[in-house]
Amino acid sequence: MCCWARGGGSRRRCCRWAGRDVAARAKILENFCKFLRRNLEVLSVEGLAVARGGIAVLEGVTFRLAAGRALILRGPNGVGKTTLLRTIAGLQPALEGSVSVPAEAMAYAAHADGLKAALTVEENLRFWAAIHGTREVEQALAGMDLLALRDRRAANLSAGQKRRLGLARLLVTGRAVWLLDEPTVSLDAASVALFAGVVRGHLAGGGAVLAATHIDLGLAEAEVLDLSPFRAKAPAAGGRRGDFDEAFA
Ligand SMILES: Nc1ncnc2c1ncn2[C@@H]1O[C@H](COP(=O)(O)OP(=O)(O)OP(=O)(O)O)[C@@H](O)[C@H]1O
Repeated sequence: MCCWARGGGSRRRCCRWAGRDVAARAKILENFCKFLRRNLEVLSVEGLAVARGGIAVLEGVTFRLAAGRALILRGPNGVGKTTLLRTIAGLQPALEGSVSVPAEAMAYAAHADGLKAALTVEENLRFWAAIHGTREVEQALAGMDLLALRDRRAANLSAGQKRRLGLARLLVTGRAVWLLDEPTVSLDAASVALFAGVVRGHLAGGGAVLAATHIDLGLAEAEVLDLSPFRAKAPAAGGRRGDFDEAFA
């Protein structure tokens, strides 16, 4: 497979490739594509400083996220996890630094479920699918175990069911980079495991996930970034209450 890239062993490698059956070659190519996807950077955050309510909370935040990878943001209450996600999502301006991801590549699941109470479960998903120009509603219903609830109004769902619907929304966005703020709040153990499977499917498809959470998402393969070392040193000095501040709490 790499015969054009390597001089000495090229003939032997070509023979190995030629000697494989179609299924084995397909597997090699699949693994190679996975390798490429996993090393493709989808989100880059460089020297980011963020503020909330006019007060600087984090500074110098720098990380990269490749396709197929999940990164968990950790840190004590109030350290700035939500503020960082909001800034990356473009809901508020950064004090300094840069975020290199197009807005249309991101889907943000905030604390609020963002549901339309008067619409049914299925209508909620169809609404969002229409906004994003996708047709993945059945897959999203099945993915978050909502098929039996499809005709129930969102107002009449339990807290955990609402959260499952809020997370199913991610599946109809067709967007690659999921920004998740405490995604598994209100979920029981079975639903947490279900969501972990959904996330793994998204990663396997070349997506990426950035999640702030105190709860174990069941994603042992995820990397972790502790935000404590990035606390702003002079919190009172930075920032200014902006128009965006609480527009999308
Ligand atoms: N509406 C607001 N106005 C002013 N300050 C706020 C507002 N919301 C949050 N803050 C402050 O901003 C800082 C960062 O809050 P943020 O919600 O980003 O923290 P967090 O790490 O997500 O916390 P948690 O783990 O409790 O969810 C905190 O000190 C908080 O008190």
